[in-house]
Amino acid sequence: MAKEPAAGEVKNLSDLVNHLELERQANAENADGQGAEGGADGGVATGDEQEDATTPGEASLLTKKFRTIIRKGLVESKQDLEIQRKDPSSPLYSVKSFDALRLKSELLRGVYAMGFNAPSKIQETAVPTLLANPPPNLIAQSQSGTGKTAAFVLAMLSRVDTSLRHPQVLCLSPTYELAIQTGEVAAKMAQFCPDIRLQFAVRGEEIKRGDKLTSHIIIGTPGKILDWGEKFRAFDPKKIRVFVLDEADVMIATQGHQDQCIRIHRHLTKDCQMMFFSATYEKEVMDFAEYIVEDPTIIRLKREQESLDNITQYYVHCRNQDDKYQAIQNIYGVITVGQAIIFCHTRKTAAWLAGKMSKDGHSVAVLSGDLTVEQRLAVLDRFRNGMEKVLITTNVLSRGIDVEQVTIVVNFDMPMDQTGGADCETYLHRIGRTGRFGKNGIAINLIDSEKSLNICRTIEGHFRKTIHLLNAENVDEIEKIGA
Ligand SMILES: Nc1ncnc2c1ncn2[C@@H]1O[C@H](COP(=O)(O)OP(=O)(O)OP(=O)(O)O)[C@@H](O)[C@H]1O
Repeated sequence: MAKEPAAGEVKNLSDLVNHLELERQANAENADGQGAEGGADGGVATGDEQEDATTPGEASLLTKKFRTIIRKGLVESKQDLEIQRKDPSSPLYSVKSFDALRLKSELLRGVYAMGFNAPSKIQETAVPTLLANPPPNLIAQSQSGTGKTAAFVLAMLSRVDTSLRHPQVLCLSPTYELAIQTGEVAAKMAQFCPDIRLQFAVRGEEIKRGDKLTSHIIIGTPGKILDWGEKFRAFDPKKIRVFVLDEADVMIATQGHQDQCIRIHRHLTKDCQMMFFSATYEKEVMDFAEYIVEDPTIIRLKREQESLDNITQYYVHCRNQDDKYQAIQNIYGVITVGQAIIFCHTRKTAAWLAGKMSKDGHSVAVLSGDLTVEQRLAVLDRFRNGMEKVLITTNVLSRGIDVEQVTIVVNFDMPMDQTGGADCETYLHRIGRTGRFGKNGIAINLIDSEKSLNICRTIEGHFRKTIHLLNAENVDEIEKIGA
């Protein structure tokens, strides 16, 4: 793994906000008109270099209006802003096709070549916002599987000026796999833009001291990007025009990532465009994001519970672990399962389950934290290509990973937080591995104790979505879920 910087003495987000506020005040006293702290020399990219990819016309008008609405929402209530695509009074109402997003023609070709016909809500709202000038900062939230990756990738690619031969975009992902997945999406979208150059900054990618990167976009994990920027000085952070945080909530809430992201952020100039994307934001995390992102536009599409609309959730009463296994067997015996992901609490359970399922003739892969990142990627690739039908994993996989054909997610063990209570956010991310992009999905929770039943009930209450009881010994009942 990439090295983590010294974490410092900051313990939590509120401490950190206070800490940064003090720093900011100190800097304001010292630095007169120098921009953000942290860098010795100015070197701020000027607006002269602005590429021509953006669309001042419709997009910026739209955005202005849109931003005003958001501001109002924030000032008046500080509550979530819901954007209703169906609401004719919404300034976003008229944007219906990718053509209307006024992307460069090469990018448009890339989008269509990927089989995308129409943008999703997050795409049609975020892309025009991100392409406006001057580039606004954005904090965006939209449910799992709704196409956030394409939204920020399109914006990243649009912002690149290929006449310049240095990194202009940093895209940070929490894990190796996600960085690779994002890079793959970017490469596909940019397939008709041969001049745009992408580079991964992940484990396994090595550079030498003195190397200067010439790629336009760097996609990687925070530790590696920080290393390349701070230690190797392989790129000039002052020339970065776009900074993307994917899975922004985990980046902010996880201590190691948070420290690294903040350190990278500090080296950037004030006019670097910030793009934060996530499916979920706890309030504290959102407060923090709003704090570090100057003057952000905030898009929140739908509330969490609605993201479960196309996923039918069940729970099955089981007596013990063997009984849970039997429930899975029964389900497989009755309905045709495309591909499934099964989440276990520990590696040990994952290995046990994999052994049993393999013995019973299932093609099973296991993805857990003890594999090297390369091995994990290989497992995922095989699963994506349909070589295995069942992927058994722990929480390592709950976020972001996109396998279109997953029809069932099974919680062999319910997601728990550190105190043993329900981890609703992880639940949402886990079951969001199915039901991607409007497809239907099924989530099955195997319950073998009072404690796991309580977790299930808490999750049901939290999302206000019924989790139906399923009798896994009743063939008729099982048949119905497959319908
Ligand atoms: N406009 C579109 N038309 C059709 N399919 C799309 C479109 N946009 C994205 N997709 C597909 O939808 C799936 C989900 O997209 P993506 O992984 O970007 O979702 P996400 O919002 O980032 O999810 P998560 O929060 O889980 O990371 C992908 O398979 C992607 O190829």
